[in-house]
Amino acid sequence: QPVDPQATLDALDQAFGGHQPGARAVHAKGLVVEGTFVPSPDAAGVSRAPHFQAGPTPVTIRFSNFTGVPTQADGDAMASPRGMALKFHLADGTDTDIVAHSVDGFPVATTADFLAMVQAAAARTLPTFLAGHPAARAFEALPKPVPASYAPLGYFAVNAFRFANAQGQVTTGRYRLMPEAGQALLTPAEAADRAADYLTAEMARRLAQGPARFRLMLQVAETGDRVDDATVAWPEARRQVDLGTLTLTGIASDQDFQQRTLLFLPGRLPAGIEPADPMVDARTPIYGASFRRRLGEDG
Ligand code: HEM
Repeated sequence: QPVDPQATLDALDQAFGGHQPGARAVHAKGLVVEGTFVPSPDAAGVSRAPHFQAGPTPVTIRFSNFTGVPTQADGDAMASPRGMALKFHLADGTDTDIVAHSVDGFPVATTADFLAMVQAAAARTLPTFLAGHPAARAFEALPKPVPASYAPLGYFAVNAFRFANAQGQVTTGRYRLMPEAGQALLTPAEAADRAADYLTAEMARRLAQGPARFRLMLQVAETGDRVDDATVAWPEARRQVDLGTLTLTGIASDQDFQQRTLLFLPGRLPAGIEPADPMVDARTPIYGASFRRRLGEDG
């Protein structure tokens, strides 16, 4: 049963201490970066989607901090998980998106449970909610490391998708974006020392020196793996297919306009990819409500 998008926005606003005009309800602070994607030789065997046949495809990427507070310091532990959203600009003029964050998991499996969790946080009864939801409790208990950069960090799209290649063969899997540079984390003391917007400054410095790269990997499901429950990570031993390389080339010059007008939807998909997890389509009206709200406001 679908949840009321406005109820979700209201609960997020309350949990984060109020809504900031023009801001996303969550992942409010971000940085838009430009890049390109080149598929691997194996990608077409997984899906007939256009960006997996040939490249390069231009990509707009938005990195973000977790909360709905656009002024939150980058070094704050509450700013994790970090977000990474990708928009592939396909040759036919349409787009397809991937929305990922820096943890291989999610606290809840449905938008209804998400609403209940955020409402509990807003009402300061989160411990009661967590006591009844072991997966959310485990997620909350994870360490919240502060990254040295948005680039040397792994990101996970968490929800499962079904892919079909030109022969009609189907593969079910979960995307992850793995940094070429490995992970780089700060100690709490280092994090406390950093300027509020150090992640933005770091990315500008990094990309001025040269591109940063990620591998787009697909973790492939085996029989019995839950495809409709993002709270359950699949074993690390699962086969992974390298779908291609994402190269970050520079910071977008029109940050304010892009921040305002970009809408990433995990269910925006070309032929050859479809959701396996119902949460994907359940997210769409909620993202849309947040988008319409912020577009109509003075940020
Ligand atoms: C119950 C499921 C979920 C709900 C209700 C939800 C809600 C939202 C909302 C309202 C936004 C703001 C949209 C906008 O204004 O453009 C958003 C953005 C975002 N969400 Fe979710 N989300 C859910 C699941 C997830 C999952 C599973 C992930 C990670 C894999 C995720 C990662 C993100 C990221 C990275 C953004 C920022 C996108 C951007 O840069 O524009 N969310 N989410």
